[in-house]
Amino acid sequence: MTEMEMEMEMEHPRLILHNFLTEDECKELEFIHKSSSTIGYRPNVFSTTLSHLIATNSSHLIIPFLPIRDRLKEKAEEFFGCEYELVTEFTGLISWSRGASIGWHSDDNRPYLKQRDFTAVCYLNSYGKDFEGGLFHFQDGEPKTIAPMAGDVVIYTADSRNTHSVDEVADGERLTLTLWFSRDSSHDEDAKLILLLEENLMHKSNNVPWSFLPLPASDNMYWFSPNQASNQDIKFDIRLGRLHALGFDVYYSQDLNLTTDLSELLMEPMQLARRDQLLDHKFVNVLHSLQVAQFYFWKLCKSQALTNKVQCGKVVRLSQSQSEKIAQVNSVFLKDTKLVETFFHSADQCCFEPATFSAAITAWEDYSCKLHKEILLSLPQWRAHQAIYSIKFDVL
Ligand SMILES: O=C(O)CCC(=O)C(=O)O
Ligand SMILES: [Fe+2]
Repeated sequence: MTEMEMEMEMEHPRLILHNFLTEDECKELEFIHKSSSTIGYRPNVFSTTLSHLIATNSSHLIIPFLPIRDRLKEKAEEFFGCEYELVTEFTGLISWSRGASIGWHSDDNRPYLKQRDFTAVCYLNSYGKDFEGGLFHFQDGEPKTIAPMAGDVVIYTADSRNTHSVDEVADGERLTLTLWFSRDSSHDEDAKLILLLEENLMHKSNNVPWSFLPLPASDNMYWFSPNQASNQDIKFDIRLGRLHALGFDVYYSQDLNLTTDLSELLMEPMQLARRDQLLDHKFVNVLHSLQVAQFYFWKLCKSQALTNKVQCGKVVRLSQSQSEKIAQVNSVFLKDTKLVETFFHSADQCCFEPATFSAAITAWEDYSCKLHKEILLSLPQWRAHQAIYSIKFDVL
């Protein structure tokens, strides 16, 4: 490195790593986001935080984040020559849909954000393939522009040496795993997460079956109002929106005319329908069906391996009155399906197969159960780490 390059690096301390995450890691985090995200903190942005996963009875979905978080923290400590261990202030999946952007800023630019020392942004999907627009720019120094590519990571100081912006997303959904690290141990997100985890996991007996079934958050966290919609009254539920993008409708067997508050429906058991067919499986709520549907398109839709092991999933033809009920639910929760499709692009749906889908229900249970055991086992380690950590810092 020339002296000049060294100086540049000091002025704008930043690190770009290509293929830091594997394709599998990116796809797993994408599955979690597309089945668990809520309305984000900025217009046309969706987010999945670790505390939200715990609050919706999906704490097991934290497991895939943990090794990645450790690897990123280690990279940041090493690159920036940190003398003491950093803490993670925030970990979350963030997606930007059409219309989302951010102007020049540094990530510590508010009095309540001063604890942020370093930022790590991992790109989970790719510019030009999964979305258009959304290029990242540094105001000064090199590189000037970064075109997000799945697996790449950019790590930089959160101060004004790394002022940056992101162009407006023109199409598709741009997905990142974003973390902030702090030198100040009082801002460790783990301390909060442990308390939440203990509340959610320890008060539940380990023997409770189905303890990984999702529990939806409040409706307003899923009720999306597109920023640039011509009609501001058009809102849609992102859970039904994402199911729609995968080719599914939602069917409730109860008499909808007797249900006064339709929003309560989304907490109720339901079934999925596809075109003129009703799938026989009963899900505990719409979030459960979304997790299974996303799991199917993540893992199984292209594999035939499991189909012979299970009974065929049953489907029946929708009756006239069942189709009408589906239309009624859509008119409340989706409204303008064309608008929904501009935010959530359709997945490759040509491979849908009812038998494989019913295998996905079992495979989803196995996956969730395995992660649930892992999160229970990991809790003592988290606690031990916190304990050592607080002693170390009290001594200093
Ligand atoms: O997603 C990115 O590339 C950066 C996002 C950003 O600047 C932020 O969240 O502060
Ligand atoms: Fe930023």
